[in-house]
Amino acid sequence: MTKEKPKYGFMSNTLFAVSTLWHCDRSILFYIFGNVPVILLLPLCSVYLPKVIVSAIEDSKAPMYMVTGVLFITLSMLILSVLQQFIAARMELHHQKVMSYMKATVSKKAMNVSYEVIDRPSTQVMFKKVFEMIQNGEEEGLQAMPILFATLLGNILGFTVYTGILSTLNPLITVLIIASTFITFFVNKAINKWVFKNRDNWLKLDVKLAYLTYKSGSFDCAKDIRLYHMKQWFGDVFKKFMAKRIKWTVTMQGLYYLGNGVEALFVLLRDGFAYGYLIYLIWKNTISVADFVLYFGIISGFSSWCMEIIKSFSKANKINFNLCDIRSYLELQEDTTSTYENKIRTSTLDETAASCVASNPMPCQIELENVSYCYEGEDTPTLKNINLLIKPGEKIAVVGANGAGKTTFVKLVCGLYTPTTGTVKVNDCNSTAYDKQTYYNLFAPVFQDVRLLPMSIVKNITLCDQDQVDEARLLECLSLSGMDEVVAKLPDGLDTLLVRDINEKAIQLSGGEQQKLMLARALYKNAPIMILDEPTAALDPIAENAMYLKYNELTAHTTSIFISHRLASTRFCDRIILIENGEIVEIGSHEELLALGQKYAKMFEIQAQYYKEQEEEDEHEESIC
Ligand SMILES: Nc1ncnc2c1ncn2[C@@H]1O[C@H](COP(=O)(O)OP(=O)(O)OP(=O)(O)O)[C@@H](O)[C@H]1O
Repeated sequence: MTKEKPKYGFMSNTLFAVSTLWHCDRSILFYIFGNVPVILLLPLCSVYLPKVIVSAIEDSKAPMYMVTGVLFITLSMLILSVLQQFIAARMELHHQKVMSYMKATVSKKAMNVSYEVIDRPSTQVMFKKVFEMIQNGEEEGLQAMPILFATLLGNILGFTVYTGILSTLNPLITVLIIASTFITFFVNKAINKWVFKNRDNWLKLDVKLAYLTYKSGSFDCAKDIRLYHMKQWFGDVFKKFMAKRIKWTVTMQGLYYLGNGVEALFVLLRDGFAYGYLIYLIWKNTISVADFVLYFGIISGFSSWCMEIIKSFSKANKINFNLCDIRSYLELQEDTTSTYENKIRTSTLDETAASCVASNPMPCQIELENVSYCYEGEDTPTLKNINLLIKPGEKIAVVGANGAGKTTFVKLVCGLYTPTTGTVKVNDCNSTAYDKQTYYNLFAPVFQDVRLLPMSIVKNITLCDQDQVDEARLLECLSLSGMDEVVAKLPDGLDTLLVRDINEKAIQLSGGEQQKLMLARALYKNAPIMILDEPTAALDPIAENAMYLKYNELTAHTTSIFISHRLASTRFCDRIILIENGEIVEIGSHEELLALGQKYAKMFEIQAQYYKEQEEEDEHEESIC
């Protein structure tokens, strides 16, 4: 993601940072720039204070003169310090505010981004990187840019004032300080460049390490870790990645040490020469002791102004890259309208799509024309040239070996993936012409991987507030899904909380119970297309059989796509499609495919054989009893 050349210019990123901060918390900008006088005046006061004292003693001035001067400067310093503390405290609060705002923005983005994009490992790395920048906003994120400007302004003003004072001494000293500072800057710049070029390497490792840390303590892996002795694996992999991570850290630290060493060396040479020159001047009586004290302070202050200015430029580069990353993340393709070429085209198509749904809301027709899909980074497409017309209300079963492409097929139909080539049409309208939310509303899927939310059972099913729940529909869905029996056993019934990681009082549903809950959620959604991806995989035979018997009722008024490895379950579907290596190789009703005597028939024969053997075994056991 981060290339040698930033995606956006410095000015463009500065405008972005300022306008975003202005939008989320404009007062932070006033505090940031309110710090400029403090940056300039506080060091100036501390340089002038000893000069005033020494000068008063040297010139035998009246005590009042010295007291007034000292009082004025110390009072100014006190006011500036109080102001500095106040600004720092206020900034702390406002950084929190900006961080919360940005975290909410980034999380919202993650939820809006198209499924295809969030599915990519590169997006996960990007998300982590951006989240870290936001967490440390004053150093790396949005606030860093105006802070840099304010600091730079303060430093340039300080540099100008000190240059003016130093020019009365010897311009060579000024040139020497600037030159040595430049050398250290370029060394540090080269180091930072290396860091930016390589940081994706350790960020990828950080993602892996975070995954391992999370999974080793998470409930969903707890069983496997214990029963399959995964502790060893976790430990080994953690060690392996940690060793690589440490290697990067050591290399980086080594480079930073080198930079610091070069800097220290040049500071020594520069200050040694400058102070030596001052001692020479005082020895020659060319300057007074008071001036010596002043120049002494000015020289060390001047080099730090130079260094800060130069560091600001180097830091600006880093912040510029960071802002590029944040902007690139915020510009990731969203689900809503970003897939379309322009707004006008989108709105026209949206109207067409809306009319398609409105004219024929339930059930829907689905048509796939020459659809192929290739995952990012893969050479060959997972689905190839799929042509299929699913009539309104038709019940389709999708079968095939593991990895054949069944889930990819339903994800394409659902609009989670966009075909690499070809089109998916619902009610004669291209899926990309719909507003994404309208399109998602057409589907009620039950996927293989169950994800419950830390809320009550009723909310997990209806996904709405209590007062908006359609009680009659809820009861019907509970009964159809078999969830009513589960709920009846729970003391808190539908109000029972789920997900133990978050809710202490939550219960743990079994795999089959979770699957029933997911089915109830899909039914409650009442969408025109039902997608059931292995919905009975975790159900007991009675529950599975009950679901098959109710299948027509479950999918009444809907077009349905049912994925299953149990071919007995496909008999009540109107048509079966058999996918092999991403292609539809057979299509027809159960009887038609059996009559065809090809792959489906063979697969069915193998499964039927198993069931027959099972039945014979059961009969044998019964006769013995
Ligand atoms: N996000 C992904 N990125 C890259 N490849 C993927 C991704 N998801 C799935 N695949 C690959 O696509 C192929 C088809 O996967 P898919 O999940 O569609 O198969 P399936 O028929 O549903 O399998 P199963 O019966 O095991 O559920 C597999 O080879 C899988 O490795």
